[in-house]
Amino acid sequence: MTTHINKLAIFGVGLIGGSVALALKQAAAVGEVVGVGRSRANLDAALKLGIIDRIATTAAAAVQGADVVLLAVPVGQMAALMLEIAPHLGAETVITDAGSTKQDVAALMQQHLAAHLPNCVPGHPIAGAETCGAAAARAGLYQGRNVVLTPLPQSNKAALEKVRALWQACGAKVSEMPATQHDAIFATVSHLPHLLAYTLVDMIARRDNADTLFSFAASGFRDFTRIAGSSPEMWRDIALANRQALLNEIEQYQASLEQMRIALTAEDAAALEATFKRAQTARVRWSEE
Ligand SMILES: NC(=O)c1ccc[n+]([C@@H]2O[C@H](COP(=O)([O-])OP(=O)(O)OC[C@H]3O[C@@H](n4cnc5c(N)ncnc54)[C@H](O)[C@@H]3O)[C@@H](O)[C@H]2O)c1
Ligand SMILES: O=C(O)C(=O)C[C@]1(C(=O)O)C=C[C@@H](O)C=C1
Repeated sequence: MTTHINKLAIFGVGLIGGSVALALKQAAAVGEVVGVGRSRANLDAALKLGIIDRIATTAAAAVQGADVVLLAVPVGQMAALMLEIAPHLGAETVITDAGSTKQDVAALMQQHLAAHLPNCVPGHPIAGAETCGAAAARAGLYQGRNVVLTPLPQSNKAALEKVRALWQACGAKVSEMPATQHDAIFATVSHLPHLLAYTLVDMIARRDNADTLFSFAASGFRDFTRIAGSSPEMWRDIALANRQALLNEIEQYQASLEQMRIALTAEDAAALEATFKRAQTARVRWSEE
């Protein structure tokens, strides 16, 4: 389905919001892109890079006449922005977001955008990087990648189709699922891995011989810990927003790690190799898919 957005207002012109703007511009699917941000330097960079056409200094100016408002800020910032935009939203304006957690965003929409729920469609692009800010944005970020929409019970068909078409114009494959299912899945395959990477790097960094350890770390360490270079603010907010699901994952991981500790203590070669083999098979199959 082709789409055209006359005016897109992006709150948070970073890696994710900026990449949406670039992808839509490349697809000639958007007219004007207006950016709102917390950092003037980042907005100036976004303007210079052609990611946005205009900086708006107030929420009212940003959302005025916008067909679509995209909230692409850390999930801990969503409530304040919803409160700010609510009085200024037009009857037709579609509101979506790119936050990594969905039950919290849906609940905030119910709370703060009550008069606009038919036009609200929460979403999450499953694509990203450890880099942040407008300078990290790129047009191809969503090409062939998944985007999960978690419509509200009140979301209307037209709004849902508008948001679906926006992401398809960015090259993404769009699917839908309930927010509860979304948050459980991403606790396992995204939030736990980030927590593990951060924890490992921090554990090493606090050792007296950290410099020596880092100087000998190679590609295995690099692959395992790339994501520990991600934004601490963003991941603080994700961890807190999906706290219960993440706590469940930590518990299951601890139990699995304990089995490995027991096998190693007992010099149980068969148990170690069986675990490594199962994991290798699953990892190879996943990367081939
Ligand atoms: N980075 C990823 O891999 C990834 C992937 C999918 C979804 N997400 C989600 O997308 C959202 C944005 O992440 P990102 O990677 O683009 O981060 P980013 O740091 O690159 O961009 C976020 C931008 O929002 C701005 N901002 C923060 N608070 C604001 C506020 N109150 N008002 C206006 N602007 C504000 C920041 O200045 C920054 O420019 C987050 O909710 C994140 O969870 C991230
Ligand atoms: O590639 C990365 O650096 C990412 O962390 C991207 C990643 C992930 O795969 O976990 C991170 C957060 C998201 O909400 C979606 C995607």
